[in-house]
Amino acid sequence: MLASAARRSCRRSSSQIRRLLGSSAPPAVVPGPCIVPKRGNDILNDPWYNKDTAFPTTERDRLGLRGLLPPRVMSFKEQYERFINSYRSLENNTRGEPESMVALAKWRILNRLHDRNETLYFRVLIDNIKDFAPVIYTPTVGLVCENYSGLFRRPRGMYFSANDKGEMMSMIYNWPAEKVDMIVVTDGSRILGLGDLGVQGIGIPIGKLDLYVAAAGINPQKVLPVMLDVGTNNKKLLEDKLYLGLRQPRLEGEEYLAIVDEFMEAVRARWPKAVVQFEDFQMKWAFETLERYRNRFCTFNDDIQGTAGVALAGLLGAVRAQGLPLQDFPNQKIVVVGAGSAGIGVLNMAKQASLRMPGIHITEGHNQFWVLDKDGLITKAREGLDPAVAGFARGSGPDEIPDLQEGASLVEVVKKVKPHALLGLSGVGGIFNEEVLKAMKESDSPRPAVFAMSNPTTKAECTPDDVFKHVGENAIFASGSPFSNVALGNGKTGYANQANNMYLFPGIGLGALLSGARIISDGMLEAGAECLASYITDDDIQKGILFPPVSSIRHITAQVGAAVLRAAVAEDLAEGCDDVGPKELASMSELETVDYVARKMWYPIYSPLVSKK
Ligand SMILES: NC(=O)c1ccc[n+]([C@@H]2O[C@H](COP(=O)([O-])OP(=O)(O)OC[C@H]3O[C@@H](n4cnc5c(N)ncnc54)[C@H](O)[C@@H]3O)[C@@H](O)[C@H]2O)c1
Ligand SMILES: O=C(O)C[C@H](O)C(=O)O
Ligand SMILES: [Mg+2]
Repeated sequence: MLASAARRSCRRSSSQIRRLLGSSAPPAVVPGPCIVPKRGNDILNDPWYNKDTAFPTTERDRLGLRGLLPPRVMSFKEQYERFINSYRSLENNTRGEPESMVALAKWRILNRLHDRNETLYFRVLIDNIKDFAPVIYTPTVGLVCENYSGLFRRPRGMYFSANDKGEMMSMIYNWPAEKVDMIVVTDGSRILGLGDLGVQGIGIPIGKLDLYVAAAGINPQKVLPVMLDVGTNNKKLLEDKLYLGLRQPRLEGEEYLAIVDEFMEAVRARWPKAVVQFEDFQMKWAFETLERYRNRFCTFNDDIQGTAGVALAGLLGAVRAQGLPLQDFPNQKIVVVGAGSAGIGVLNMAKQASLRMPGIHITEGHNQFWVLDKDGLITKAREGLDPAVAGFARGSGPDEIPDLQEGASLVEVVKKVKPHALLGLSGVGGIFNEEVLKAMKESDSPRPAVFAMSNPTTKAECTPDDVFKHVGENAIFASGSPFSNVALGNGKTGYANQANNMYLFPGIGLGALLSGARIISDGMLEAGAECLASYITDDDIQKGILFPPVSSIRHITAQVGAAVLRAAVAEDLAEGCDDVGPKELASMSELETVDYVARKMWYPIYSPLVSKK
């Protein structure tokens, strides 16, 4: 399936879906009424229902709002323009100020709107996703997490701490929404490449769920960001007077797992069909929890599984850019720097892709990868070799070509291997230095690929400017956090692709949710990755464009979601969602599935409010 079938399924319906999802044109539906279980000020203080000055006079009468707002009724369009104008003046007024100060000011203005009026917030987010994703997601979300305790004004999401042991089953009923579809949970132990940020890591689930709403059209009333606070080993935070989390070292072993188990059971008790995404757990717990829950809950680990699909899509794009058929993938030499949750996830999925490549027979022992961690090249001679990486460890000694010793440095590996692709998931900013990149110039590929996937921007292994300067104009570049394209002269552009799991996780979650799948299988994840890999046209690939623009994220998410849903149906895992059962899902054509997924997406429009009180 890897090659043409997925390509067909993802591109065929593009124009129809674009019509459905085009950001400027809201769907031509009249929103149904929304029953509000409150009145008066309680409505104005609830961002789910609040319309600020846009409440029409009839609603002001019905809901007890008369006199609580200035008399002028503004239209949604006027409110929208007012917000965008104030955002743009903030941009103008802060020109030349320190980057982090400006980034936080932008985050604050968006966050205030999020706290006040979700409909308007998500509409501006959807329409301006390219500009706003870097504010609510990487890189600014990293800065927000680092400063979270000081920035804290209002809570968002739920916090389950080690002190709540035995209480979670009842605590979960404190959440005000009747139904939750999508949960993103972290324990804050590996926030982007910034390490253990304890309770402050809650910013990550919040940012990921903002993307679930904007990209996958999950109703914001049905998302839940969760922090599992089991302590922190970050000394600086433990000593910080403002720190808002538990001031104790992280729980370990069975004590730790008991907390996660209890949380998962509490979720199952209240929302048995919710999808749970694990995010930014340190490696040992990322793998352990994935194995522990993946066959019992509808869950996935985004850093291991979402990232793998995005990296694979990029690597397959790099094969196409060389004018080669995908069947050449097993011959590509790939150096992976970072053997953590993300690196190992990528290695496993890329190896499976090689083994499944149609028309090619390779054996389990095939190894096209060179993997480095903080101690250099990983070989079979490594003491205490981690079983997760053992299958990718190189031999050492005369049989190994090229001859590279245990712990060999990155530059030595690149010089000797001359890889087609160099992939960074190390969390170490600037590690692809001038010497490494100049060595990449001697790559055996006519289009050497350099993926600096670590986040946030400060942790990127290199910049696109460095790559096009030192590797050459024929290089292909992708990074986890956004960079600007590079003007190469003569009107040519060096494309700075964003290889971030945001191109997959919203579609994985959405497809799993709408299929009503019991679990998220490898087949469902592969279908999503193949859909992404096949999305870009050959013309774009030749230019060095590997991923769609962020502005089309809702479009690509509908396609990925449909591919995931169809895989769930094919594997007999789908149990259906709401009033659409598994038989009906199975009867849908590819195009009908994409249409169905697109139509299920929530879109921010003010609904007429009717009071229940
Ligand atoms: N672009 C994306 O979509 C995406 C997705 C997931 C993770 N990431 C990023 O990838 C990075 C790693 O994430 P992770 O979950 O794998 O972390 P991790 O802590 O599990 O793994 C980090 C790995 O990097 C290795 N490393 C550290 N210093 C090194 C050095 N000097 N040279 C070579 N290797 C070194 C470590 O030994 C370890 O194997 C983070 O910055 C994260 O933000 C990006
Ligand atoms: O959060 C991101 O931007 C991507 C990824 O999940 C990461 O941990 O870096
Ligand atoms: Mg992550």
